[in-house]
Amino acid sequence: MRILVAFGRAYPTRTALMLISLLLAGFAEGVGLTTMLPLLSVALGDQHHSAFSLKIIEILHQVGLEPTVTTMLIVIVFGMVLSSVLILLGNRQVGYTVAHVATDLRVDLIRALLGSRWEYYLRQPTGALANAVATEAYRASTGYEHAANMVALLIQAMVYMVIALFVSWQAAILSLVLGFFLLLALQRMVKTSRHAGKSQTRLMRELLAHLTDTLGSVKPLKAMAREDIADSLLRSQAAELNKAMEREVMSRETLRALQEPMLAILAAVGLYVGLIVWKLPLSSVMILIFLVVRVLGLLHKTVQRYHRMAAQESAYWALRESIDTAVADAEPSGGDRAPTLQDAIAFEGVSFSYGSRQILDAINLTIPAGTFTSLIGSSGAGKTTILDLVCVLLAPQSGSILVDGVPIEELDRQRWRQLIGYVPQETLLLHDSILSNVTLGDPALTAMDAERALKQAGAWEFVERSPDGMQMIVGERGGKLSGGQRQRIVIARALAHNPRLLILDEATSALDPETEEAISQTLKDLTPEITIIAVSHRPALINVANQVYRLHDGKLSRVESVSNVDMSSGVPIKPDIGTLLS
Ligand SMILES: Nc1ncnc2c1ncn2[C@@H]1O[C@H](COP(=O)(O)OP(=O)(O)OP(=O)(O)O)[C@@H](O)[C@H]1O
Repeated sequence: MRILVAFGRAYPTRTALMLISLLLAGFAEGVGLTTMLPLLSVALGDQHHSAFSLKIIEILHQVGLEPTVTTMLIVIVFGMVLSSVLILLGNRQVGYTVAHVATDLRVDLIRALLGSRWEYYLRQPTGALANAVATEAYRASTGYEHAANMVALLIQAMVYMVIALFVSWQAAILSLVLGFFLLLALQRMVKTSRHAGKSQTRLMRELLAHLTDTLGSVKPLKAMAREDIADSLLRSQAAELNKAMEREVMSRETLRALQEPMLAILAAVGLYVGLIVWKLPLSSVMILIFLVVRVLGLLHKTVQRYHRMAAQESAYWALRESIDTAVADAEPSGGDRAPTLQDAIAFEGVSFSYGSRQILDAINLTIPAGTFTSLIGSSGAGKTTILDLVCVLLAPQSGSILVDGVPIEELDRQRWRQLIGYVPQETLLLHDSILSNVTLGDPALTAMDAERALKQAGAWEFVERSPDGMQMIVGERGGKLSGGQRQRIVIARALAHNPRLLILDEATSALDPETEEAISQTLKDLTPEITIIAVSHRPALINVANQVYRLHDGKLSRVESVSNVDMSSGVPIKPDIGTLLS
């Protein structure tokens, strides 16, 4: 029930509309052919009119119509059409609300994640997020639908109970007592479903997180014939999930199967007690049984909805928790100063640690605007960390980073990042065209921008050779392209929006020396219009640099001459060459 309260608070109007629609549809469903056909008896001259028939005759007289067979048939057809329209409108309202709620949950989660701190985001398994967006949002919204249906059915049951009270107080009391025992007896099944639902939510997250990781590294797995390990793990997770689903299906179907026999037994017992024990006339007993069966039927449906809500509800709470924790770990809002990059980016005594592990120890670094700066250092030294600090993805524990003399945290963060073109170590392409991979769907970027960027990145030659040109689909993760081609497309992506600062993190590692040299030169030619910071172990990007810095043991030092430096570690081969300036 908490789920309905939560949604009711978030969507008061929609929830009220949904409940009204469900009630209207529920009562319209009650107006079946069996309810309408007795009207025909009016036309056929039956003298024993029910109150309902008399009302209809009165209305017909008021509008100047005689209750003939034709008129009554028209009334019956009209009544049926009206009830169908009400059911359609009611169900449409429910469907729209459920779809709307699922979409809102998805958007909320995506927004919360994209707005969270970088370190928080890194801790989230991608598969679990994909699962949350795809299945949990859907399950949560159907949980809401079941909860609303449950309330609507309960209201209907109560309305029939009140009618029963007026027609026969014995029927009302009997319904109440039997209904209470019915709910008590079925409580156990609801518990099973709730547990099974919770297990499903957890297992589905684990399975999808694992599946995403496996699919992301299928090539090495296949190449090393290790896919069977991944396969058996996935199969055992899928089998566990299956068991949880079976448990839920079993209790759901048992509940459904119980309905008819249970109502039949009640009718039989009612008939026996009414006719034999109480010796009531058959007509009174029939009314009594009709009301009791109707109320209990509705109560049973209420339990069925409750049961299904219990199975789905856990998805909502899991999703809510993901959204709330991401919101709690939101990126602190930046300042409001307009960013420029005309002078320099300066690190002044910057220290940074991941937990207790110090990566940068009071480093000083000046990157003059319009220059090409290379960072070298052994693997794990902290080069990417420096780039992340420039992008304000991380914040230093001490020291300051200034952009044109302004502390970086005082800059309007979005606008600062819009000035950056970033090429990460991993070249992840979308399963889409080259054009979309370069523009990332940004409507402000044209095919001309993409072409210019592809030329700057040295990618135009192979794009032009392809029969589909920029419309060529690159395959899953760019699988139809070579590693070097993928890298050039990612460089083009970083250049498409004309950044003021280009950040390259091992951006040319997959290129052959000749292509790398050519691209390094083209990139160098982009200065002084743009500022470039490149992390690299490769000679080409270092040779074109105006300044080279080496990171070692958390300290940063300037390398005066790079000719005798071991490029992989940044360590000078001869101590006298490559004088290090701090
Ligand atoms: N999110 C993180 N949480 C904890 N430790 C991290 C995190 N990211 C990186 N590290 C650690 O910080 C150190 C510096 O990482 P960084 O990625 O900056 O190194 P790098 O010099 O760029 O290495 P490489 O050349 O191999 O890419 C590494 O030892 C790494 O294990």
